[in-house]
Amino acid sequence: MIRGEDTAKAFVAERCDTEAFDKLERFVAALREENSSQNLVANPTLDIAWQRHIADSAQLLDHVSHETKGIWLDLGTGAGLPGVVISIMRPKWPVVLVESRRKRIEWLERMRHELMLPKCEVAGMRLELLETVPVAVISARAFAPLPRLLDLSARFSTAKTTFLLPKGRSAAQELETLPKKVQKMFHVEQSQTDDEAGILIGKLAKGARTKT
Ligand SMILES: C[S@@+](CC[C@H](N)C(=O)[O-])C[C@H]1O[C@@H](n2cnc3c(N)ncnc32)[C@H](O)[C@@H]1O
Repeated sequence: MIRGEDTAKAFVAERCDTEAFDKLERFVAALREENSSQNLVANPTLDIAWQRHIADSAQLLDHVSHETKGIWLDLGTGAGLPGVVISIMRPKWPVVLVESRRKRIEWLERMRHELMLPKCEVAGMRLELLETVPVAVISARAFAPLPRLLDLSARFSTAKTTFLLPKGRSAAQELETLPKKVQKMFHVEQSQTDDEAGILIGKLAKGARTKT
Protein backbone atom coordinates (compact mmCIF):
# COMPACT_ATOMS: atom_id res chain seq x y z
CA MET A 1 0.00 0.00 0.00
CA ILE A 2 1.27 3.44 -0.93
CA ARG A 3 1.46 5.70 2.12
CA GLY A 4 2.90 9.18 1.95
CA GLU A 5 4.24 11.41 -0.78
CA ASP A 6 7.73 9.89 -0.96
CA THR A 7 6.38 6.37 -1.43
CA ALA A 8 3.91 7.64 -4.02
CA LYS A 9 6.68 9.37 -5.97
CA ALA A 10 8.83 6.23 -5.87
CA PHE A 11 5.87 4.14 -7.08
CA VAL A 12 5.35 6.49 -10.04
CA ALA A 13 9.08 6.82 -10.81
CA GLU A 14 9.31 3.02 -11.19
CA ARG A 15 6.70 3.18 -13.92
CA CYS A 16 7.98 5.98 -16.16
CA ASP A 17 11.15 7.61 -17.44
CA THR A 18 12.73 10.78 -16.00
CA GLU A 19 11.26 13.02 -18.70
CA ALA A 20 7.75 11.87 -17.81
CA PHE A 21 8.49 12.23 -14.09
CA ASP A 22 9.60 15.84 -14.61
CA LYS A 23 6.40 16.53 -16.52
CA LEU A 24 4.36 15.05 -13.69
CA GLU A 25 6.10 17.41 -11.26
CA ARG A 26 5.18 20.32 -13.54
CA PHE A 27 1.62 19.02 -13.78
CA VAL A 28 1.27 18.86 -9.98
CA ALA A 29 2.66 22.41 -9.63
CA ALA A 30 0.24 23.71 -12.28
CA LEU A 31 -2.67 21.86 -10.66
CA ARG A 32 -1.90 23.51 -7.30
CA GLU A 33 -1.88 26.92 -8.96
CA GLU A 34 -4.97 26.37 -11.12
CA ASN A 35 -6.95 25.09 -8.17
CA SER A 36 -7.03 28.59 -6.74
CA SER A 37 -9.03 29.80 -9.76
CA GLN A 38 -11.16 26.73 -10.44
CA ASN A 39 -12.12 23.88 -8.18
CA LEU A 40 -10.44 20.98 -9.96
CA VAL A 41 -9.73 18.82 -6.89
CA ALA A 42 -10.61 19.17 -3.22
CA ASN A 43 -8.10 21.63 -1.71
CA PRO A 44 -6.90 19.39 1.18
CA THR A 45 -5.89 16.70 -1.34
CA LEU A 46 -3.26 19.03 -2.81
CA ASP A 47 -1.02 18.31 0.20
CA ILE A 48 -1.04 14.64 -0.76
CA ALA A 49 -1.33 15.13 -4.51
CA TRP A 50 1.16 12.40 -5.41
CA GLN A 51 -0.62 9.72 -3.44
CA ARG A 52 -4.19 10.86 -3.92
CA HIS A 53 -4.02 11.81 -7.60
CA ILE A 54 -0.81 10.90 -9.44
CA ALA A 55 -0.09 7.42 -8.05
CA ASP A 56 -3.84 6.79 -7.90
CA SER A 57 -3.99 7.39 -11.67
CA ALA A 58 -0.64 5.72 -12.48
CA GLN A 59 -1.66 2.45 -10.83
CA LEU A 60 -4.12 1.86 -13.69
CA LEU A 61 -1.15 1.14 -15.94
CA ASP A 62 -0.46 -2.04 -13.96
CA HIS A 63 -3.66 -3.49 -15.42
CA VAL A 64 -2.89 -2.79 -19.08
CA SER A 65 -0.30 -4.48 -21.28
CA HIS A 66 2.66 -2.37 -22.45
CA GLU A 67 1.80 -3.61 -25.93
CA THR A 68 -1.66 -2.06 -25.85
CA LYS A 69 -2.56 -0.52 -29.18
CA GLY A 70 -5.50 1.73 -29.81
CA ILE A 71 -7.16 4.66 -28.10
CA TRP A 72 -7.30 5.17 -24.33
CA LEU A 73 -10.58 7.02 -23.73
CA ASP A 74 -10.83 8.86 -20.40
CA LEU A 75 -14.35 9.96 -19.48
CA GLY A 76 -14.90 13.18 -17.51
CA THR A 77 -11.19 13.96 -17.20
CA GLY A 78 -11.75 17.20 -15.27
CA ALA A 79 -8.48 17.98 -13.48
CA GLY A 80 -6.63 15.59 -15.81
CA LEU A 81 -7.17 12.44 -13.80
CA PRO A 82 -6.30 9.90 -14.84
CA GLY A 83 -6.04 10.93 -18.51
CA VAL A 84 -3.27 13.53 -18.39
CA VAL A 85 -1.18 11.35 -16.05
CA ILE A 86 -1.53 8.40 -18.44
CA SER A 87 -0.64 10.53 -21.45
CA ILE A 88 2.47 11.87 -19.69
CA MET A 89 3.59 8.39 -18.66
CA ARG A 90 2.80 6.74 -22.02
CA PRO A 91 3.38 9.59 -24.53
CA LYS A 92 3.20 7.28 -27.55
CA TRP A 93 -0.30 6.08 -26.73
CA PRO A 94 -3.28 7.95 -28.20
CA VAL A 95 -5.25 9.27 -25.23
CA VAL A 96 -8.58 11.07 -25.66
CA LEU A 97 -9.79 13.20 -22.75
CA VAL A 98 -13.54 13.78 -22.71
CA GLU A 99 -14.65 16.80 -20.72
CA SER A 100 -17.67 19.08 -21.14
CA ARG A 101 -17.00 22.08 -18.85
CA ARG A 102 -15.45 25.06 -20.63
CA LYS A 103 -12.87 26.07 -18.00
CA ARG A 104 -11.77 22.46 -17.57
CA ILE A 105 -11.46 22.03 -21.33
CA GLU A 106 -9.21 25.12 -21.43
CA TRP A 107 -7.12 23.73 -18.55
CA LEU A 108 -6.69 20.38 -20.30
CA GLU A 109 -5.79 22.06 -23.59
CA ARG A 110 -3.20 24.15 -21.75
CA MET A 111 -1.66 21.07 -20.10
CA ARG A 112 -1.61 19.21 -23.43
CA HIS A 113 0.25 22.13 -24.99
CA GLU A 114 2.62 23.05 -22.12
CA LEU A 115 3.55 19.46 -21.34
CA MET A 116 3.93 18.65 -25.02
CA LEU A 117 1.66 15.65 -25.30
CA PRO A 118 1.32 15.15 -29.07
CA LYS A 119 -0.80 12.00 -28.87
CA CYS A 120 -3.21 13.49 -26.37
CA GLU A 121 -6.48 14.89 -27.68
CA VAL A 122 -9.07 16.89 -25.76
CA ALA A 123 -12.64 16.08 -26.81
CA GLY A 124 -14.23 19.19 -25.34
CA MET A 125 -17.86 18.12 -25.40
CA ARG A 126 -20.38 15.95 -23.67
CA LEU A 127 -19.56 12.28 -24.07
CA GLU A 128 -23.03 11.79 -25.57
CA LEU A 129 -21.92 13.90 -28.57
CA LEU A 130 -18.60 12.19 -29.24
CA GLU A 131 -18.41 10.22 -32.46
CA THR A 132 -18.33 6.46 -31.87
CA VAL A 133 -14.92 4.85 -32.40
CA PRO A 134 -13.70 1.52 -31.03
CA VAL A 135 -11.14 2.02 -28.24
CA ALA A 136 -8.64 -0.17 -26.39
CA VAL A 137 -9.17 1.21 -22.87
CA ILE A 138 -11.95 3.15 -21.17
CA SER A 139 -11.13 4.83 -17.86
CA ALA A 140 -13.37 6.97 -15.70
CA ARG A 141 -12.66 8.32 -12.23
CA ALA A 142 -15.52 9.93 -10.33
CA PHE A 143 -17.48 10.30 -13.57
CA ALA A 144 -20.91 8.72 -13.10
CA PRO A 145 -22.68 5.87 -11.30
CA LEU A 146 -21.73 2.53 -12.87
CA PRO A 147 -24.95 1.74 -14.80
CA ARG A 148 -24.96 5.21 -16.39
CA LEU A 149 -21.23 5.05 -17.07
CA LEU A 150 -21.57 1.74 -18.94
CA ASP A 151 -24.71 2.90 -20.67
CA LEU A 152 -22.90 5.98 -22.03
CA SER A 153 -19.65 4.27 -22.94
CA ALA A 154 -20.67 0.80 -24.21
CA ARG A 155 -20.78 2.05 -27.81
CA PHE A 156 -16.98 2.69 -27.70
CA SER A 157 -16.16 -0.82 -26.48
CA THR A 158 -15.46 -4.04 -28.33
CA ALA A 159 -14.92 -7.48 -26.82
CA LYS A 160 -11.25 -6.46 -26.40
CA THR A 161 -11.77 -3.11 -24.65
CA THR A 162 -10.58 -2.98 -21.04
CA PHE A 163 -12.63 -0.90 -18.61
CA LEU A 164 -10.57 0.58 -15.74
CA LEU A 165 -12.90 2.25 -13.28
CA PRO A 166 -11.53 3.54 -9.97
CA LYS A 167 -14.64 3.52 -7.84
CA GLY A 168 -13.39 4.40 -4.40
CA ARG A 169 -15.10 2.72 -1.50
CA SER A 170 -18.29 1.95 -3.41
CA ALA A 171 -16.74 -0.41 -5.99
CA ALA A 172 -18.29 -3.69 -4.81
CA GLN A 173 -21.63 -2.07 -4.03
CA GLU A 174 -21.83 -0.42 -7.45
CA LEU A 175 -21.02 -3.69 -9.16
CA GLU A 176 -24.06 -5.25 -7.49
CA THR A 177 -26.33 -2.71 -9.20
CA LEU A 178 -25.60 -4.30 -12.60
CA PRO A 179 -27.42 -7.27 -14.13
CA LYS A 180 -25.89 -10.55 -12.85
CA LYS A 181 -24.44 -11.46 -16.27
CA VAL A 182 -22.61 -8.13 -16.51
CA GLN A 183 -21.37 -8.37 -12.90
CA LYS A 184 -19.45 -11.50 -13.96
CA MET A 185 -17.59 -9.54 -16.63
CA PHE A 186 -15.90 -7.36 -13.97
CA HIS A 187 -13.85 -7.90 -10.86
CA VAL A 188 -12.78 -5.57 -8.06
CA GLU A 189 -9.04 -4.93 -7.79
CA GLN A 190 -7.67 -3.48 -4.56
CA SER A 191 -6.51 0.14 -4.95
CA GLN A 192 -2.86 0.63 -4.03
CA THR A 193 -3.47 4.14 -2.72
CA ASP A 194 -6.40 3.52 -0.36
CA ASP A 195 -6.96 0.23 1.43
CA GLU A 196 -10.71 0.66 1.36
CA ALA A 197 -10.99 1.61 -2.31
CA GLY A 198 -11.42 -0.63 -5.34
CA ILE A 199 -10.95 -0.46 -9.08
CA LEU A 200 -13.51 -2.19 -11.27
CA ILE A 201 -11.81 -3.96 -14.15
CA GLY A 202 -13.42 -5.89 -16.95
CA LYS A 203 -14.53 -6.27 -20.53
CA LEU A 204 -18.09 -5.91 -21.72
CA ALA A 205 -19.27 -8.76 -23.93
CA LYS A 206 -20.87 -7.69 -27.20
CA GLY A 207 -24.55 -6.94 -26.78
CA ALA A 208 -24.41 -7.11 -22.97
CA ARG A 209 -27.41 -5.45 -21.34
CA THR A 210 -26.09 -2.99 -18.76
CA LYS A 211 -29.50 -2.17 -17.24
CA THR A 212 -31.32 -4.39 -14.74
C1 LIG B 1 -16.21 14.65 -10.38
S1 LIG B 1 -15.36 15.19 -11.78
C2 LIG B 1 -14.00 14.05 -11.83
C3 LIG B 1 -12.85 14.57 -12.63
C4 LIG B 1 -11.62 13.67 -12.68
N1 LIG B 1 -11.88 12.45 -13.42
C5 LIG B 1 -11.06 13.38 -11.32
O1 LIG B 1 -11.05 12.22 -10.91
O2 LIG B 1 -10.66 14.33 -10.63
C6 LIG B 1 -16.37 14.64 -13.15
C7 LIG B 1 -16.05 15.34 -14.46
O3 LIG B 1 -16.84 14.77 -15.50
C8 LIG B 1 -17.32 15.81 -16.34
N2 LIG B 1 -18.56 15.30 -16.96
C9 LIG B 1 -19.70 14.94 -16.33
N3 LIG B 1 -20.60 14.48 -17.21
C10 LIG B 1 -20.01 14.56 -18.44
C11 LIG B 1 -20.43 14.21 -19.77
N4 LIG B 1 -21.63 13.70 -20.00
N5 LIG B 1 -19.56 14.39 -20.79
C12 LIG B 1 -18.32 14.90 -20.55
N6 LIG B 1 -17.87 15.24 -19.32
C13 LIG B 1 -18.70 15.08 -18.28
C14 LIG B 1 -17.54 16.98 -15.40
O4 LIG B 1 -17.52 18.22 -16.06
C15 LIG B 1 -16.38 16.82 -14.42
O5 LIG B 1 -15.25 17.54 -14.83
